[in-house]
Amino acid sequence: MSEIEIPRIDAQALLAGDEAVVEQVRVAAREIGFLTLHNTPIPVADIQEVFDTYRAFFLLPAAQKEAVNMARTGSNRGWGAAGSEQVDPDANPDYKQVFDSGFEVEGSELATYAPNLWPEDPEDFRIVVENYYARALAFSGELLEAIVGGIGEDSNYFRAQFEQPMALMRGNYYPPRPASAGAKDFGIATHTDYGCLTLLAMDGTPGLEVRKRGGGWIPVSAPVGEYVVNFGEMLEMWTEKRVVATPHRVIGGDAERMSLPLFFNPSAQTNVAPIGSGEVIHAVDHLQKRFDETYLHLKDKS
Ligand SMILES: O=C(O)CCC(=O)C(=O)O
Ligand SMILES: [Fe+2]
Repeated sequence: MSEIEIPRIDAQALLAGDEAVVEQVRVAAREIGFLTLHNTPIPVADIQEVFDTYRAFFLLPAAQKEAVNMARTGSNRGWGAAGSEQVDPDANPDYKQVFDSGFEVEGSELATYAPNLWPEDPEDFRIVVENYYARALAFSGELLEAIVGGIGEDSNYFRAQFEQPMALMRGNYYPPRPASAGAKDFGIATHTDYGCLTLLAMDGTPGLEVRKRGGGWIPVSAPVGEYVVNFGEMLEMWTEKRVVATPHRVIGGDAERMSLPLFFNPSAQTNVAPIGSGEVIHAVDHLQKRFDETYLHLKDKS
């Protein structure tokens, strides 16, 4: 059997509708669930600034990060300490730390649209993260439109389902793997992403592994300025597996590592059941269920 490789795609060519590139993406979406992107609209220096800003936050003393601890809220907004999320029930809670912010809808009662929490320190944290988030959100929308168009779906229909996207911007901080870590300890344990498309920036340090269909793992990495893109459970359902959500994990190693996923999820009331099936599965119900299953502060509530 030939070794599956994660395709490396020219983002501008994809957005321009280059036939050969769209075909490569179609195969990647159906058979692998992962691809990497270069030649993107977001400059390296800007992404580096975002990494530096999150890192400065993560390196603050825990007592300072406590002020924005998401466990104080019923939503995934703010700092998630090590051990605050368990993505695989057969593994221990992840040892990564996170910082989450997302799309806000004023007056909404949905936790997925809750107001963000911002730290006082670093001073420019909010502005840097919000600026990057706006660009990453726009880029994710263009990518998804090109990809669903590529698999023969109506891209205008899809676009209309993202008017109030339950988008979540996350900083992942992986300290060096703790000396006490055992076989059930991971930076992030094996999981599939919950939504549609994940636009994942990473700092160039290896660590991400993608599960192969036939068993085993493929390491995937990207320098700052390039992206890893993968697909989530909702898009897999919606497209009846013409786009697949592939399990992945980070065991972690001796080096500190960071990654910045933008989870691009549709508007709350979008029906993500298989197109034409007559079933109804609202995006918010799937997403909130998965959050409730994985965040320890939400599990405790139920
Ligand atoms: O850190 C990474 O490369 C992957 C992170 C990830 O899978 C996630 O946050 O869902
Ligand atoms: Fe993931």
